[in-house]
Amino acid sequence: MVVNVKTTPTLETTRVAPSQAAAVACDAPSQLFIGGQWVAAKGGRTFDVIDPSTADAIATVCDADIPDAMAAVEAAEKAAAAWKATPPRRRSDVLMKCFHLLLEQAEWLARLITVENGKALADARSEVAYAAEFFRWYAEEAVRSPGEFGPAPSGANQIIVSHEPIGIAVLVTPWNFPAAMATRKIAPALAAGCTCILKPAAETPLTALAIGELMRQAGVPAGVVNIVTTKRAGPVVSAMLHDKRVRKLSFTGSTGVGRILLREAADQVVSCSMELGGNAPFIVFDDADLETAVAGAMVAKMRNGGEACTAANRFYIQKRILADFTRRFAEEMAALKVGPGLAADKQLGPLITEAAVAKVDRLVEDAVAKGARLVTGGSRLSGEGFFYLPTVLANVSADAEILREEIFGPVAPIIAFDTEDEVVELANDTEYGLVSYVFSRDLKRALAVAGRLESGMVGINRGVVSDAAAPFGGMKQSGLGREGSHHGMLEYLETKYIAAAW
Ligand SMILES: NC(=O)C1=CN([C@@H]2O[C@H](COP(=O)(O)OP(=O)(O)OC[C@H]3O[C@@H](n4cnc5c(N)ncnc54)[C@H](OP(=O)(O)O)[C@@H]3O)[C@@H](O)[C@H]2O)C=CC1
Ligand SMILES: O=C(O)CCCC(=O)O
Repeated sequence: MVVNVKTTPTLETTRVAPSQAAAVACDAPSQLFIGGQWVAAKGGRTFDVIDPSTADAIATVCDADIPDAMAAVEAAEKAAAAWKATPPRRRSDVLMKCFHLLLEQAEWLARLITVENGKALADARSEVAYAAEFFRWYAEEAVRSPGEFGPAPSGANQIIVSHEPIGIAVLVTPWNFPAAMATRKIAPALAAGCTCILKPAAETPLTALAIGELMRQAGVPAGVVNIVTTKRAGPVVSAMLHDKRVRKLSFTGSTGVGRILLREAADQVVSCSMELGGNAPFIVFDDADLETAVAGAMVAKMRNGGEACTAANRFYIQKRILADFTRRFAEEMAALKVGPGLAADKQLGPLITEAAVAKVDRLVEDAVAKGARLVTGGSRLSGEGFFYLPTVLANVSADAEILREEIFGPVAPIIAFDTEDEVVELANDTEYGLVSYVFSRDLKRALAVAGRLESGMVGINRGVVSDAAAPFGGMKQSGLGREGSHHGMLEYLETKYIAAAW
């Protein structure tokens, strides 16, 4: 039933010159950004940034410890009153300037993302456009803080509801979208009138620092945005969350670390927004347009090389179209050009680390050991860098770990199904609930299924849902709160109710 597509590793040994990656990286700042100044870590320590396509060190950045984090909180506190009092229109203008500056520097930023994250340049360019969009959206949102006014039912008073900035926000971001995850948090925080401290992932600090510099050039006042790079995420973030001046945590990353941070935040009852892991089902009914479904599958799986919490993790295909879908999808996967992200013709770069490759490999081996059939791919590439071949697995058995764990790599497990009830039950059988994808020409059915899926987002006949104008977030253990759209700004606002009589 399933057609085997011959797999030939497509990595060409021509690596991008190491000096080329280092040259891109050396234009980025490398110090901590605190109180509007670039400063060294108080302890004088630094750490290396690695190019995942070669495993070479391409830059060195400052390694902050708790005293540096406290200095950042101090700077955010000093700037807080003035930023809160800054008219929304002015805040909006500054954010719009950030949008334009990001776009002016788009090509350099994209290359910087590629050299420290590894993703193909086309993915990096899309990320920069996506990242910039958060500045534009929240520049427009900054001037639309909502309020309410009306009589209490008793007639004794008026009910006035307004919003005010929640306070200093600590923003912890992952390496997979080093620009977009930073701007998706910084932009609404600033639009709401909050000051913040960004703690980017240790794998990808350069992009965050570069965005800090662009924000400085755009006129963001000193202390409104602070950036602390560190190899000691645990103690550094914990110290900030135990400082009474910090009132907000926004985190994107694994569910495991999310749980730790929820516990840390509990001590000072810090408000938490959590964007955690996913295990997205990708459902194709047999009335779907096959071309649309395969194109959707390529995007849902391979956007960002599969390193996205939104990545399709389980492909449920209705039996009548199983063979066709698998063949066409596997052919497209096998045709992807794998290699260093900076190389112009490459569509799939390396994974982020050796550990990530080992995890993907373990999941594939476990699935095959439990009876899955390798349709294409199924191995890492020998040689330098953290490359894994685009992989399709058919007949994946229900007990395979790959159906339970977030893959975070270019691997697509396929499972057949018969009925709508069966596939809804399978799709919901996970502790995650971030996003689901449904393909069918019958919109009534697709909407009904979307309503039954336990996920915060559903793509219908579409393999990507991410949009600065839409509320991004999950149900169950995929997270708390929403980012993007006007919902995202509410995460940085306190609601104040005044009972007023006169
Ligand atoms: N939902 C999502 O978007 C993401 C999900 N993941 C999932 O997580 C897996 C592992 O990736 P990984 O990079 O380890 O993700 P993590 O959740 O460990 O990292 C995300 C961020 O949290 C920071 N962090 C890690 N531990 C702590 C801590 N104890 N206290 C405070 N901050 C902390 C990291 O800093 P540092 O880099 O210094 O460790 C990074 O800035 C992936 O394979 C994927 O499945 C990963 C990234 C994003
Ligand atoms: O994968 C993630 O870390 C979340 C961001 C993905 C997106 O916004 O599309």
